[in-house]
Amino acid sequence: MTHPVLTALGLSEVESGTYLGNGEWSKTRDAGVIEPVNPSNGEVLGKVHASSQADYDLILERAQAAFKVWRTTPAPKRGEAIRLCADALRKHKDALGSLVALEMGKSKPEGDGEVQEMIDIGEFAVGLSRQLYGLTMHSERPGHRMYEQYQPLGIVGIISAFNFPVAVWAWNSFLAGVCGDICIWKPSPKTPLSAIASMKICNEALKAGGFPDIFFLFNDGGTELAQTFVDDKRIPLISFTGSTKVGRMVGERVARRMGRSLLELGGNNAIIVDPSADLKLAIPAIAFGAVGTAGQRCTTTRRLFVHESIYADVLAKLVAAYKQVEKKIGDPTDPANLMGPLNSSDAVDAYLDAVAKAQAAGGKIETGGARIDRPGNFVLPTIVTGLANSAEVVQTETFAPILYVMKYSTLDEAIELQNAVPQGLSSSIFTTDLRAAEQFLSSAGSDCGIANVNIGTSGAEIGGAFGGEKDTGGGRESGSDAWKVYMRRQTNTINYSNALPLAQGIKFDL
Ligand SMILES: NC(=O)c1ccc[n+]([C@@H]2O[C@H](COP(=O)([O-])OP(=O)(O)OC[C@H]3O[C@@H](n4cnc5c(N)ncnc54)[C@H](O)[C@@H]3O)[C@@H](O)[C@H]2O)c1
Repeated sequence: MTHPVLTALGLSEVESGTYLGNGEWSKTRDAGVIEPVNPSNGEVLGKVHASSQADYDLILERAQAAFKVWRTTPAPKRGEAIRLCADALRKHKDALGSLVALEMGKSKPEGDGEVQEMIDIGEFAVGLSRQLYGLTMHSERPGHRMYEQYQPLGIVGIISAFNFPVAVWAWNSFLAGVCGDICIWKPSPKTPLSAIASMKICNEALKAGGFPDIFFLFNDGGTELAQTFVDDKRIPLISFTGSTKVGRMVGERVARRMGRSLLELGGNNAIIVDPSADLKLAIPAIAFGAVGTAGQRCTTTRRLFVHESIYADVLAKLVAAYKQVEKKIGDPTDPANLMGPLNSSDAVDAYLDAVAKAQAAGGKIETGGARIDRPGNFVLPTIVTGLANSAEVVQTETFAPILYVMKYSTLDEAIELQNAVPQGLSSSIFTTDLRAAEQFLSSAGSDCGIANVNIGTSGAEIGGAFGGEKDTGGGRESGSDAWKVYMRRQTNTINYSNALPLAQGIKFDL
């Protein structure tokens, strides 16, 4: 029987994973079947027919043709198209939020929150469509005008991770859409239904508004088509969200063909709690950051540095908070639950492996450390103490709710430790000491793309540019001027004089 959450979104148990444009979903039935599983009980939620090479070729052909039209559509009109998508998402927020919770395993409020992020970035994009500003410069030559402008880039390829199955697409495609680009999306094989539902909602809204196709979708049964996508010279930008391991390969391959890549990869985020911290703020922020989405956010808090003078108190309070969370682990579609399952049984294995490695390295499990004996991929949120920041398991991003708590003596030491990991995504300090806050935010402070004071590491607003340094990949997406990556930058000089002065006063007598 089709799950009621699918029915509410007009999806059936068997779906095509390929949107070809022109209102057509592919009829390909021989390129493999993807079977997304409900992580709460192991049941198969539906069947998605994977895309073939022929589907891919047709999408590329249609996307190239679509770009020729879309790039000449005025940007504010493109903004109107995205406004319709955001409106349609608002209408379907509850149902799509439930599907995200069902298929990915995050809690219902987090699923709804993810759809809200799509709506928010849609609204941001509408405003942006009238603000794709270039600069005007003063030319050194008389009778000349010089300026720069941003032009549509072309086709944007979006490869997304399972943990944000819909928002990451919107962050990219809504900005790219107002920038005049055409987007092709390859979602995670773990969450194809959320992708299909988002695509249907937005494409129907575009069609009803009289707009052409600007969003295409394909689903890859393995990784063959995804690699073809990465290597395709017709795609000037690949926006990749996922693990550092795959992202490194994607970045290298795109660079080899002189393409542009936007990489949003793994994090190993830390919070510093200094002696002046307001623990009423710090404890819930740490617990939410470490346990929210069952530790499956790129911005999840994985390391905690606590000043030695308050270490015992903070640890006791945190363990108590975790015991509260333990009472609210369960079906993520039930809004009463704070924590759902891990997304796959592989993730449970990785969690158990990390717990075993932590113990083998001398770590103490303060709470958690085991899977929960019930159907689905449920595990206990875990706190580990007694390990050095340099321990291999602490240096590694295990995509699960494991928090390593460590002591420090001086702020210099804490900042150095927080920066001493390969990744550089998100970071925070809890302090009421102005000097400590400013030191943390200074050029000698946190080396991450996101650095916060008195809020946790997870849960970014769409208004700021999102992304991280080092092994996190260096990309920025979402707000601020992240839109520039989706455009081609051009410097223009116009000579309106009747002379031809050369730059730097050079003479070329003919
Ligand atoms: N920095 C961020 O913004 C951000 C956001 C969300 C997730 N993440 C990271 O994503 C990871 C979790 O997601 P995941 O398990 O889905 O990651 P993953 O790297 O396993 O998969 C990500 C995507 O890459 C695709 N893929 C796999 N092999 C490929 C190949 N050879 N060529 C092209 N594409 C390929 C997958 O099908 C999927 O769509 C974590 O490391 C997390 O930190 C980062």
